[in-house]
Amino acid sequence: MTANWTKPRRFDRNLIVIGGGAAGLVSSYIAAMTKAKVTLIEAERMGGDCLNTGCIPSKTLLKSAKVAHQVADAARFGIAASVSGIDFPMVMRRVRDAITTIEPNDSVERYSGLGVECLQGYARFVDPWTVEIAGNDGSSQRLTSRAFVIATGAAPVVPPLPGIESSGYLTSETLWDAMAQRAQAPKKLVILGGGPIGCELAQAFQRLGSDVTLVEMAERLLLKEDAEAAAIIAQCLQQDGVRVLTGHKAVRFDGKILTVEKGGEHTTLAFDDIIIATGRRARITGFGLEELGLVENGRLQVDPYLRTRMPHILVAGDVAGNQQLTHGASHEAWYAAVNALAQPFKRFRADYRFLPRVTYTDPEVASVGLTEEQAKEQGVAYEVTRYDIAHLDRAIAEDETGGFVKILTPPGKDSILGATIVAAHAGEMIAEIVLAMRHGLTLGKLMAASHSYPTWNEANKFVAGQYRLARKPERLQRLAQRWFDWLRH
Ligand SMILES: Cc1cc2nc3c(=O)[nH]c(=O)nc-3n(C[C@H](O)[C@H](O)[C@H](O)COP(=O)(O)OP(=O)(O)OC[C@H]3O[C@@H](n4cnc5c(N)ncnc54)[C@H](O)[C@@H]3O)c2cc1C
Ligand SMILES: NC(=O)c1ccc[n+]([C@@H]2O[C@H](COP(=O)([O-])OP(=O)(O)OC[C@H]3O[C@@H](n4cnc5c(N)ncnc54)[C@H](O)[C@@H]3O)[C@@H](O)[C@H]2O)c1
Repeated sequence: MTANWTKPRRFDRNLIVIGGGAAGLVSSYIAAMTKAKVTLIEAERMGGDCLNTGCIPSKTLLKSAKVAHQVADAARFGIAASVSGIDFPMVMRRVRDAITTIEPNDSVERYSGLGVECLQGYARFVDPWTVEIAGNDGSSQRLTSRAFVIATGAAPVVPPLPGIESSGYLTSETLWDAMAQRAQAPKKLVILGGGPIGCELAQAFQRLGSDVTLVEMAERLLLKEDAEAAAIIAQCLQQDGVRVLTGHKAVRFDGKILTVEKGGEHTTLAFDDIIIATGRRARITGFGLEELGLVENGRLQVDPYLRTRMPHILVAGDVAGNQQLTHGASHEAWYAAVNALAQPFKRFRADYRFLPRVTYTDPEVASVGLTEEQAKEQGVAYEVTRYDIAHLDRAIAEDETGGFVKILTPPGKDSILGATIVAAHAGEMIAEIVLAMRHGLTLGKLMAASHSYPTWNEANKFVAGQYRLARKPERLQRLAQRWFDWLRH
C-alpha cells in the first residue's frame, strides 16, 4: 500500500501519537516507558473529551443533581429539609473546578516529565511516515516516524434534520461553555437520543430544575444494555419528572419547536434548549487519512491488532470505533502502542471480553460481557440467575432498593458469560465480576470469598448463592434428611 511513496531512510521518532485524550496519553506514556522516542500532538486541550467535555463534567453535574434530589427527598429519611433554590452558576463552577483539579494529571508538564515530547498543534499526514504540525503559535514543522498511533477521538453526530442549524442546538462539546454563562438551568430542555449521554444529562438537568423531555427513536432507552435495566432507568427518569418519549423520531425544527413522530402521529415540543446526544462518530477526516487511502466507505479499516491498512499506522480509543469509553481507550492504547513498537517481532490481538460499561444514572447500570440480548443475537446458550436488590440489607437500610444483579452462565456451568447490575453503586460492584471473569473465577469461588456485612457487594455473593440454591443436590439432601431422622431415634 505504501509503494507510491518513498520511505525515509532514517526517522525522527519511533512513535508519533496524534491526539492527547485518554488513548493518546496512555499510548505515549507506554512508549516513553519503553524508552522509545515519542511525540504526542494535541490540537486543543490535553485530556481530550473525558476531562474537558465528557466523563468529568457530566459526573460532576450528576453529583450536584443527586444532592438536590436527596435534599428534596429528605423527609423520607426523617429529615425536614427542602431545596430553597439552586445556585446554577455555582453548580457550573464546580464542574470547572473539577476539571481544573484533575487537569495537571493530563498536562504537558506531567507528560514531558515522563519523557513524552508534547507538541500543541494540528497534525496532518503528508505521506505515510511524515506528519506536518501546524502549531497553535502559528509555527509549522514536519516530523517523520517509524510508527504512529491515531488517537483523535470522536465528535457528536448531528442528524441533518430540516431547520436544525437555526435551532441553536447544543452537543456534549458545546453545552458546558453555554451552561457556564447561565443563571439557571434551561427551563424547557429537550434531549435527543436516549443513550448513556442522553439518560445521564436528562436526569442531571431535571434534578437541577429543568423540565426535560427525552426523545429516543428506538422502542427503549440504553440500547446496548439489558432491556430490564433500561426499563428501570426509564421508570426512574419518569419518577424524577422527565417526559420519556421512546419510539419517537425527530422530524424537523421550526425555530425552537421540534416536531417528533410516532406511528404517523406528530407531536410538537417547544424548548428553550435542545441537546443532541445521538451518538458520536470517529474523527477521521481532514488530516490526511483519506489521501493515504486508509478510509473506505467513510470508515477506517482496522484489523484485530488495531493496525490500519498501513500496519505502521495504528489506532486507539473512540476513533477506532469499537466502544467509546475512557477505560476502553486506555485499554486499546496498550495494544496500539505495544503493537506499534514491537513490530515485526510480536503483536497482540485486542481483547474486549472483560471491558465493563457503566451509565451513571441513579441507580447506575453496570455491565460486563454478554447481555441476554447479545447472547441471543450471537446464538450463545445461557442460563440466567437474578438477585433482587430489594432483598439486600444495605439497600434496605439506605432505602435504595431498586435494581438487580443478573448473571449469565453457560448451561450446566458456573463460569460467567456476562453480568448486568442495576443499583445505586453498580459501577463499583461490577469490578468484582470483571475480576472474576478476567481470571476465570466461577460463581462458586465468588461465593466462597467473605464479603463484609452489610455491603453493596454482598449482592454479588448472593447472586452466586441463588445460582447454587437453584441447583441444590436434592437426592443428597433427601439422603441426609433420612440420616438425621434416623440419628434422632
Ligand atoms: C458527555 C459524555 C460523558 C461521558 N462519560 C463517560 C464515562 O462516564 N465513562 C467513560 O468511560 N466514558 C465516558 N465518555 C466517553 C469518553 O469521554 C471517551 O470514550 C474518551 O474520552 C475517548 O478518548 P480518546 O482518547 O479516544 O478521544 P478524545 O478524548 O476525544 O481525544 C482525542 C483528542 O485528539 C485531538 N485531535 C483530533 N484530531 C487531531 C489532530 N489532527 N491533531 C492533533 N490533535 C487532534 C482532539 O483535540 C482531542 O483532544 C463520555 C463521553 C461524553 C461525551
Ligand atoms: N457512562 C458512560 O460510560 C458514558 C456516558 C456518556 C457517553 N458515553 C459514551 O459515548 C458514546 C456516545 O453516547 P450517546 O449517548 O451519544 O450515543 P449512543 O449511540 O449510545 O445513543 C444514541 C441514541 O440516540 C438515538 N438516536 C439517534 N438518532 C436519533 C434521532 N434522530 N432521534 C431520536 N433518537 C435518535 C439512538 O437510537 C441511540 O439510542 C456512547 O457509546 C458511550 O460509549 C459513555
